[in-house]
Amino acid sequence: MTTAPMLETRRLNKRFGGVVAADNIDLSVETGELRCLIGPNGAGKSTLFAMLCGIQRADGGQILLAGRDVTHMQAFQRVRLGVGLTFQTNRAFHQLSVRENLAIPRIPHDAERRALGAERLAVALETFGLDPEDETRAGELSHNQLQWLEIAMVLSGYPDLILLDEPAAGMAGEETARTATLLKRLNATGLTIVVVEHDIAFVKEVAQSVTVLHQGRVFAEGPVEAITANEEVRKIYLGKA
Ligand SMILES: Nc1ncnc2c1ncn2[C@@H]1O[C@H](COP(=O)(O)OP(=O)(O)OP(=O)(O)O)[C@@H](O)[C@H]1O
Repeated sequence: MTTAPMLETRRLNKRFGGVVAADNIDLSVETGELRCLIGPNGAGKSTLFAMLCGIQRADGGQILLAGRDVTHMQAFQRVRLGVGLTFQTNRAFHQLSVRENLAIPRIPHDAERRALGAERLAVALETFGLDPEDETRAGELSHNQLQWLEIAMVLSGYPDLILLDEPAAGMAGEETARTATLLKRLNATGLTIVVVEHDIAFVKEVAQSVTVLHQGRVFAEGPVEAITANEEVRKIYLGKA
């Protein structure tokens, strides 16, 4: 028996007026993969991400999570099924403390799942130097710390899959490196990770496999080394294809 991919899209479509933002996108991410979605400006990354999260409705096609059709489910229903989401805007509740923000999600009944989730959260807190008992209000944190808190919050929901939108946006070198380290450490625990990313250096650092979007389509897909060496991919980044 073959296992269904952790995340799959089938002929996913989205239009905005005359613009085809997603053109029959077929995507398949296996359990335990760390996949980066890249592409030049306007390629359709944000649109695809928003459809995967359940924020944007697809015009056609399907989204499956571990074989289950979630196309018509809302974001919160997908979160309940084990998807951890981050958005470009920080979601931490600024009036609450770090400790209170991390205590929001529900704790799963399943002991094995709980233990693995707790381990992943501990790895994140350690990598980021966040204290789960910290009473500092989130609104007082620095940009980096707030972004890290948000990733920790996602993990505190015990997800099987996390979808991250530019997790290192606005970070300097050392913080970006820490974020990359975390993604690799989390992935080593078996967590499936899908990252939308602009920063090719970051992609080279973390990804195993990369999907390149261009004009709403899957333009290229494969191991990170092959994709970053691909002449056609380089051209679309330079606006020549
Ligand atoms: N709400 C919207 N209304 C109209 N057009 C939209 C909307 N959202 C996206 N588009 C268009 O759909 C296409 C894909 O946009 P999208 O933002 O998904 O690309 P992207 O790869 O995320 O780009 P960027 O890297 O610049 O964020 C673009 O042509 C964009 O102008």
